[in-house]
Amino acid sequence: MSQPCVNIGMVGHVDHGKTTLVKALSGVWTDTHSEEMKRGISIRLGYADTTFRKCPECGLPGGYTVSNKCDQCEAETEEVRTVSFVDSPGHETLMATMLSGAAIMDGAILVIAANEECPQPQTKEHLMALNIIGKKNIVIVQNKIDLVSREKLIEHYKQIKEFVKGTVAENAPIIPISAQQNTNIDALIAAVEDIIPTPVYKMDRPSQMLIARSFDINKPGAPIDRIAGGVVGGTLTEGVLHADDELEIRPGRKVESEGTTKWIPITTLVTEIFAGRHKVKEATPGGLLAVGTKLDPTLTKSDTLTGQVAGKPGTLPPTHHQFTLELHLLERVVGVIDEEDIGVIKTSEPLMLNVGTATTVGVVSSARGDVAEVKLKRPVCARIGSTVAISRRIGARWRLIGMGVITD
Ligand SMILES: Nc1nc2c(ncn2[C@@H]2O[C@H](COP(=O)(O)OP(=O)(O)OP(=O)(O)O)[C@@H](O)[C@H]2O)c(=O)[nH]1
Repeated sequence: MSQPCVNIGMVGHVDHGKTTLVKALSGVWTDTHSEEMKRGISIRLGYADTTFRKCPECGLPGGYTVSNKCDQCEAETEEVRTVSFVDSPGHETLMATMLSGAAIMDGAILVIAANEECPQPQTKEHLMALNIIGKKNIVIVQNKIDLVSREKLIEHYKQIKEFVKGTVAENAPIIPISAQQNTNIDALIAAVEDIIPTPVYKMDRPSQMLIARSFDINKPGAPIDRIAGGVVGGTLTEGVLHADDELEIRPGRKVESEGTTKWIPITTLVTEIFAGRHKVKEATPGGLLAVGTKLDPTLTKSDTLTGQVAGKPGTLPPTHHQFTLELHLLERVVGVIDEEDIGVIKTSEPLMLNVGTATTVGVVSSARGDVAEVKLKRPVCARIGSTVAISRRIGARWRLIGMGVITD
């Protein structure tokens, strides 16, 4: 398997079949944590890689597959490209996790179950999240077609068309599939090849990686099991990372001393890099990496470093303890039955903010029209001009209410 070159998100309402579809495409069942297995839902982000292949003999889309032999004529297939999947949880309480995953998606497959009315609340909320953070390359799948009649399927297709009108997915292809029965997976791969290209990366810049997971060693769910120090997992957004590079991680480590809290950047050495299930000497952007470091594993265990940024020392974006946001709010709350008006952001209001893979809570210190200043409970490392997804606490849940751009 080559190094993955693109991250494809699986998004959509709970139980609509995202993890089953990742399994159909990659052979990997990403729900491996005991709590996920017990409850039957995804809780964390899941990752899996696969290589899309094509039959040199058969016409498209029939020629696309993930196996070495063509499903139709049994000819040897040729490699097209290796991709990484980022499997989001669909449960309404896990939007922060979905948003953190969305930051590293180059495009997404919106999974909609054909045996339920469309849209379901998180079908809407996940599409809105992609809309807000500017992810435009979307393929829609109408899953579980084995459970509905042809007439119902056509009716459901019309519901999807109506729902996506005016959104970023208005012209997205809609592919009917059964992830469980492996039906029409070739047509889905053809659509992904058409709609989600490999991005053009800036390889000549210093390396920069968004951390989406971190582990100590040999834990269930870790993508690898042979690395000696702490492991960070995520995606390189630019530059090239080498197996013996120095690495800086920001904001870094929280240190309390004499009643004050400081965040100190961490520096370490890269010891090993795994990409596409292989150990590699250097990694380029796109796809998901697991990076072994010389860090004490207690610093990386249980996703402690998720949301931080790693890269060449001295080149990372600034750490913000507060920032000014130019606001772009939605009109109404999505993802709930009663879609109340959002109105304005008020001083002293707490907000959940997703910046890259980081999730933090901030309190609004001043708000005037389309501008808000926010003090963060936990700092974030981000460039001026970065996009921030903004959620407000409504009832017991954080609900997406819009986006902001960091201006200061
Ligand atoms: N009949 C049928 N069942 C399916 C299909 N795809 C998924 N399922 C079933 O739907 C249920 C939920 O599937 P998952 O893949 O866990 O759904 P999910 O969207 O990943 O769920 P969350 O990650 O928790 O949001 C499981 O029982 C699957 O076996 C399909 O194409 N046909």
